[in-house]
Amino acid sequence: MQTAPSRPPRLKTQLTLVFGTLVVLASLVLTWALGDMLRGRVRSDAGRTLTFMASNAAQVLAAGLHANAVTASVLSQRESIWAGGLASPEAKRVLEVIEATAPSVNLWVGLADEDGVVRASTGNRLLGASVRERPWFQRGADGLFVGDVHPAKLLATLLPAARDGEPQRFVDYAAPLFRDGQRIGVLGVHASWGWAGDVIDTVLSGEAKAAGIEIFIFNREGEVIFAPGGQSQKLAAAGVRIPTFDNRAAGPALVKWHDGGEYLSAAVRLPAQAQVSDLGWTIVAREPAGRVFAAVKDATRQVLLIGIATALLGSLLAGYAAGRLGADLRRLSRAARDVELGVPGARIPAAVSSAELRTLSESLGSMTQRLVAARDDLEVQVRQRTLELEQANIELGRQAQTDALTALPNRRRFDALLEHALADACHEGHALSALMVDADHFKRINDVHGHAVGDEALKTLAAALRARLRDTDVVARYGGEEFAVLLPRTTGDRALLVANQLVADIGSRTYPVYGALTVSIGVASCERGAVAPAVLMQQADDALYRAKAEGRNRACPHDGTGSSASA
Ligand SMILES: Nc1nc2c(ncn2[C@@H]2O[C@H](COP(=O)(O)OP(=O)(O)OP(=O)(O)O)[C@@H](O)[C@H]2O)c(=O)[nH]1
Repeated sequence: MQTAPSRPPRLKTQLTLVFGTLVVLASLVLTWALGDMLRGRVRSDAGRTLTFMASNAAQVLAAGLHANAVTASVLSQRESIWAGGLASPEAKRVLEVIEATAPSVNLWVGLADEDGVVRASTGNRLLGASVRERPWFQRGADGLFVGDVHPAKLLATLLPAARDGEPQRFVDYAAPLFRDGQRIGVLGVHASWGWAGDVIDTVLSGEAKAAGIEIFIFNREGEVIFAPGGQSQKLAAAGVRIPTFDNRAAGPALVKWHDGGEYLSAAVRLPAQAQVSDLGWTIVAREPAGRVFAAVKDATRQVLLIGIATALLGSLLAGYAAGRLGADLRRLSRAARDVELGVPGARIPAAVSSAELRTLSESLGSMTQRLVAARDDLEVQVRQRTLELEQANIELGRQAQTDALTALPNRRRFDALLEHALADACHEGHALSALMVDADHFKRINDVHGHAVGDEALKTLAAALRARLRDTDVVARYGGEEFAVLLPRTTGDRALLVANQLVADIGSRTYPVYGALTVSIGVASCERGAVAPAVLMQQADDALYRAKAEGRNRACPHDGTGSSASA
């Protein structure tokens, strides 16, 4: 079975879909491209900020380590201070000065003799205690020493917890003390590791903190030694190490941290100002990737929303334009159908949706008007030709039933009229009579005066017959010089009377050229049409034959009972 072809979608639907899809696709591409560009730019800016902060922190930390090391070194070499021994008031004052330079940092400053016994200290803490086994004492005896972060051992119970709540940890500075070129002991400074937190707190602006930026410090082995929020020792205990950068030299990178989060991270090596204070730290600043790219996300979402809104608006406008175009096209096709069907007054309307369609509609309009005018002309011509044809047919029909010479009905017409008259007579119960009229010795006229004169004689005879009879009587040329006459509502007697009058009238005239002309007439009648046409005419012909036989120029009835007369 053949299925009907599916109807294609409307122009308005097609344009709306195509336009909307295009704008949505364009918006997606634009959003992606813009997002990519913004991500790159934001990442670069944020990375620079992180690097800057990590560098700042690293420099301040390096400067602090160096400054403390230098202080310890310079003081240890001032033999005049230690000339009075380790427990002298002079030495004690120096310890207090060192503590006073940073009371919240330099928590313990002390002097140990060659045996490792503490001879003087701030707050007299550990006075008399042995520090022989402590690394700062052992390393400090050999020369200036800066010790990496470590938990408090002997001082753990003597000092309050750090400000962040964690147990105290120290960075140690130590240097040997000499008198007269002879080493007499070791100067030790235990600086609170809270110092690192203070440095980082200073480096990080409030804005940076609000943005979630944090700074971590990792030691030479990659172990965490400082983490924000008092998490340092907890993370260290958990074995947290510096996160893996794909390529640390390439600068800030998106890195996965121990907590599973992704952070934009920048790592800076501690820029040590002297070999002794180079503890090999790495300072890492990080910012959550979600926060770094939050603005990008917002911007791309806005662009996407604007794109979708534009697509909707564009689709609506495209739909409106296509609707106008479609309405014009529908009006044009309706008008074209009306023109095709010949609806009166149908014409192609002017399109309003676009200049091109208006030009098309105007061209179609003028073409249609010309076609309609041509069709109307053609129809007028066809009607005229048809009328002429009908008239020609009527004329042809008339000619087919008319005798050309006398303009009387011919025999064919007479036969039809006879049948009709007989039917009438039958229907109405009237009498009907027929005459058969024949020119006498007509051959002579032809022979003597020529055929043309004979024709004139026949026309004269026809006119005479027509002039003498009623309008309701029928006069026809029956053939040659013979004429047939029908007299409706006429009895045989009356018909014989009329025939005699005709014989007398025609025979009494004098005609030009041929002089005299007579006729013989046979008369036949019937009552109520009770006879066949051929029979009636045969009877008239028989009567004519008798009139000829009886001497011509007379009328004879068929049954012979009527009087036969001669003019
Ligand atoms: N000029 C002319 N002659 C015709 C026409 N029709 C018939 N005739 C002539 O009529 C003549 C008839 O001659 P006939 O039949 O001998 O009859 P008639 O001479 O009239 O003699 P009767 O009838 O016996 O009195 C012929 O010469 C025909 O040629 C016609 O249309 N024009």
